[in-house]
Parts: sequence; structure tokens; C-alpha cells
Amino acid sequence: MSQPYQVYLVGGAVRDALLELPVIDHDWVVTGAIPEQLEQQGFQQVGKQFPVFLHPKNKEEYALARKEKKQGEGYTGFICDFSPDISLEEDLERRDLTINAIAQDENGTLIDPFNGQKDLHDRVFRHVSNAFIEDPLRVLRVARFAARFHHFGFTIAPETMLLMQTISASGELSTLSAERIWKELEKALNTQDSNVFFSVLKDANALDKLFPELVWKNNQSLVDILQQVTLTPAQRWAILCKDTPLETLIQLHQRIRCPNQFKVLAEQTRAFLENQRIPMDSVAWENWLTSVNAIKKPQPFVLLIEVLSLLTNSKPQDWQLLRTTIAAINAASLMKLGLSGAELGQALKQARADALDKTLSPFVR
Ligand SMILES: Nc1ccn([C@@H]2O[C@H](COP(=O)(O)OP(=O)(O)OP(=O)(O)O)[C@@H](O)[C@H]2O)c(=O)n1
Repeated sequence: MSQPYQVYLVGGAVRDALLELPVIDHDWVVTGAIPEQLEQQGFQQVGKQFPVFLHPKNKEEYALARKEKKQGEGYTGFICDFSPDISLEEDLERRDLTINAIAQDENGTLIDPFNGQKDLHDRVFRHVSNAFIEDPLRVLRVARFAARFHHFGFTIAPETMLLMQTISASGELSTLSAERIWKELEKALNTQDSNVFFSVLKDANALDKLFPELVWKNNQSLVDILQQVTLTPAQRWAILCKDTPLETLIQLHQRIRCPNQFKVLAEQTRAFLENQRIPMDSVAWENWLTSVNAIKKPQPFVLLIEVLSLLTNSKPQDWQLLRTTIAAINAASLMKLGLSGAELGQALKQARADALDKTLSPFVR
């Protein structure tokens, strides 16, 4: 007969509930079980190296309690032990921060062997154990949590910052994939204090290693601009990249495999600031023209105008006038002028570019 096993809620769900924040993802850890027991209950295994199972109904993640031993470089070089005698404490000990190493059993009782509740109360990010340095991604995670919880007044424990600097000095950051770096960066850009992400990386001596191309000037005016509540993550990225020369920015975007919507806006913004021009994507144009309310449903062009307005302290020419002008520039109106074929296409492009230039003229130096 199978042994009974225990299930605990862990990680972000417990932390966020204690901070009275909404909880979206639930991660569970299971002790005293072997994979077959969970499979018999309809759980589906998803991770091979780290045994993680999906709940048959709610699809939440259940991981077998585990201990790892680092054998190689980076995040992947682990030998993993997930035998059923691994205790909850042993599992929690290998987690990144004390505030992420609090578990809750099925009765709602908190199990907190590393005093995560105290650190939550004192607003401190503190590593749990020296296993922290075995995963270089944690430098980015701490920087991202620092941005997300900045308004709560969190600080990084000096001994944890020392470990982050140790990771940076080890060269292990170079083992992180572009996808993992982007994932953390994108989450940081979703917070209003995204500049904190970069200042923490700088303090950890990781900024030059992770984003050597970025020319980032951490001053109050940048922070004030980033604090605008209505900014989208892509707009924040464009603002953070404003001092990076266009050529270098293009290289950075290629290296980190930046998604198009972030890349285009940041490159267009920088091009304007350098008084260069990148031809506007015609699809973006059409979208903008056809959207009923450009503010409610921001299109790339509108996002660009907003960013340029903030960075240059100027206002664009009357938008409504631009919309009317551009709406009037369509194939039918140009055909009336006797244009057709390639000539018509070219004229259409030119007329739209002229109208765009006129609207954006206040931003051109
Ligand atoms: N490199 C990592 C990644 C994750 N964890 C542990 O796994 C938990 C779940 O990870 P994840 O879902 O990535 O992050 P959350 O802490 O839940 O935070 P959020 O989902 O809000 O980003 C973390 O709380 C932490 O205990 C860790 O120790 N080291």
C-alpha cells in the first residue's frame, strides 16, 4: 500500500499572501512520495531533471521535495535527489530567499525554519543558505524582487549582496540563456520601479556582465519619467535605453532576443533622439489609423509619441488633425490625382511619411 504523503504550499504564493497581495500562481511541494504515487492519482509529470507534476484538475505545479548537488556550470549542472525521505526543511534550505522559503501545510500552519516571516516583516531580502550561489539566475531574481517590492521599502542583506557579487565575479552569469535573462527583465519592466532592477544589478557588479551594451544613467529625471503610472513595459524599456546609441541598441536586442514590440519602440525612440529615421512599419500605421480610440488601445505609434513627449518635454502636433489628414491619404484620394500602380504606392508611402514627420516635428532637434 502506498504511504501517505504531505503537500505544502510554498514560494511566491505564501510570500504574497503574507504581504496581502493577490496570489495568482500556486506552487506546491510534496514530501514522502515517489513519482508513481502521484501518477496513480492522475498527476502528470512535466519536469524530468526536477520532478514536477501537474495537478489533474487545476493544473497547478506539484514538485517532489528535492536536494540538488551542483556538478557543472550554470543552472543546469545539477544532480538531483528526490527520494521520499527528503524533508521539507531540506527542500526549503536550497531555495533562494528566506521570504520564498516559507511553507504552509494543509491546515494553514506556516512552517518557517529560516525566519522568512521576520525578514518579510523587516523588509529584508536574505539568502537562505550558501546554495544561493549555485544558481546565477538568482542575481536577476533578487534585482527583480527589489524592483517589484521597492514601494514596501525592502533592502538587500549585505551578506546576500556579497554572494551576488561572488556570482558576478565567478563568470557564471555568462551561462544564462537569453530566454531566462529576458524573462526576468520583462518581469522587472512590469513594475513601476524598473530602474531599481538595474541599480541592484549594478551594485552586484552584474550590469556590465549582463547588459554591457546598455548606457544607463541612473538619475532622478529618469526615475521621475519611469514613475508615470500609465507606461507600458515596452515604453519603460524604450526610456531605459534612451542613452544607448542606436547601433549598440540593435546589437543588444539581437543578443537578448528582445521581442519585436519592445525592440521597435526602443529603436524608434533612440533613432528620433539621434535625429535619424527608421521607416515606420506599415502594419503599425494601419492599426493606428483603424483603432477607434488610440489611447485606450495603444498602438506602436501612439506609444512612441508618448515616450518622445516625456523624454523631450514637447507636445506633438495636434493628433486629431493628424488622424484626419492620414485618413484622407488613401489610395482612392491619390487615384483621383491620376496616380496608379507603383507610383500610387510610392505616393501613398510618401504622403503618410510627410504627415508623420509633421506630427513628430516638435521632437526633431
Ligand atoms: N532560481 C530559483 C527559482 C525559484 N526558486 C524557488 O521556487 C519558488 C517559485 O519560483 P517562481 O515561481 O519562479 O517565483 P516566485 O517566488 O513564485 O515569484 P513570482 O512568481 O512572483 O515571480 C520561489 O519562491 C523560490 O522558493 C528558487 O529558490 N530559485
